[in-house]
Amino acid sequence: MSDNPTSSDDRRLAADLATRAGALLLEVRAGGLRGRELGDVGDRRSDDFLQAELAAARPNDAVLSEESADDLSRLAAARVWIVDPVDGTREYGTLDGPDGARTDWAVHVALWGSDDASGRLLAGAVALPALGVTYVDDDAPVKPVVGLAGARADDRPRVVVSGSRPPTFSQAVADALDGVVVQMGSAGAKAMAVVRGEADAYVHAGGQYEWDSAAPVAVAQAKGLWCSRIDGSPLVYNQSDTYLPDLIICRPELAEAVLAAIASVVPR
Ligand SMILES: Nc1ncnc2c1ncn2[C@@H]1O[C@H](COP(=O)(O)O)[C@@H](OP(=O)(O)O)[C@H]1O
Ligand SMILES: [Mg+2]
Repeated sequence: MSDNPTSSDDRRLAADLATRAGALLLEVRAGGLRGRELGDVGDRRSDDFLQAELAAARPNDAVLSEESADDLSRLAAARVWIVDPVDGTREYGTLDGPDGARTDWAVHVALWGSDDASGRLLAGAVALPALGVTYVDDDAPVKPVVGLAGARADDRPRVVVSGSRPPTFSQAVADALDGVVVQMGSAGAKAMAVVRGEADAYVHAGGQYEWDSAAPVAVAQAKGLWCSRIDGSPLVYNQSDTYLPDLIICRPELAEAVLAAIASVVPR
């Protein structure tokens, strides 16, 4: 492997690792475990796989993972992989939902680099293993898949939010767009629903970490979507405190209305 990988090498690696971790997670999921135990084993197996592959393919890069200790050596690194081995662990462990095994869970692999003042996301891939698709940070059109939010009953905008921790302003945002709220698990699954055009905005507040949004934001930005904090400021990665509690990912023409709706109900 070259010492100086090109951005397309990094994107290919991100996609390959997210896809292969997803295949491993499907195998683990077929092994008889369920619920929290399945989530724990999936988290650990996927993290072990990603850590080993990244150490082999990019020995000079640092890694920040939800499932591994953070010794902060990444703060001095020029390149940091930010990974979430299973995003939507609760949904991954749910085999007996109303429609059978849940499909709203993801694997996130992003690369952050310090090639400008505050650093930026250089590559990202989000695998949705239960749907058999992996999205990357290119500007290629995305293929429709049988999506997570179901077919649209009408053309009202859809605002996707957490199934378990929806923000208090969910309905205010939907009302401002004359749209509807749709609940779904996993930050990656929700962001990719917007990427596919199956939803129009994903809003979140109240808690999240860098690994929950880095890869989804890398993909969404490359597809031309608006990505920011809920006050409109940029999402900044590889910080000493990885808490990054809120975000908006939406069609760019909706950003002003979404920001205004949130500002009207969230005190600054
Ligand atoms: N209030 C909160 N505090 C901390 N993490 C949160 C959170 N709300 C959502 N998250 C995290 O964001 C991801 C998507 O959540 P949700 O499905 O509710 O939208 C989940 O990641 P993990 O499954 O990787 O832990 C979840 O843990
Ligand atoms: Mg997560």
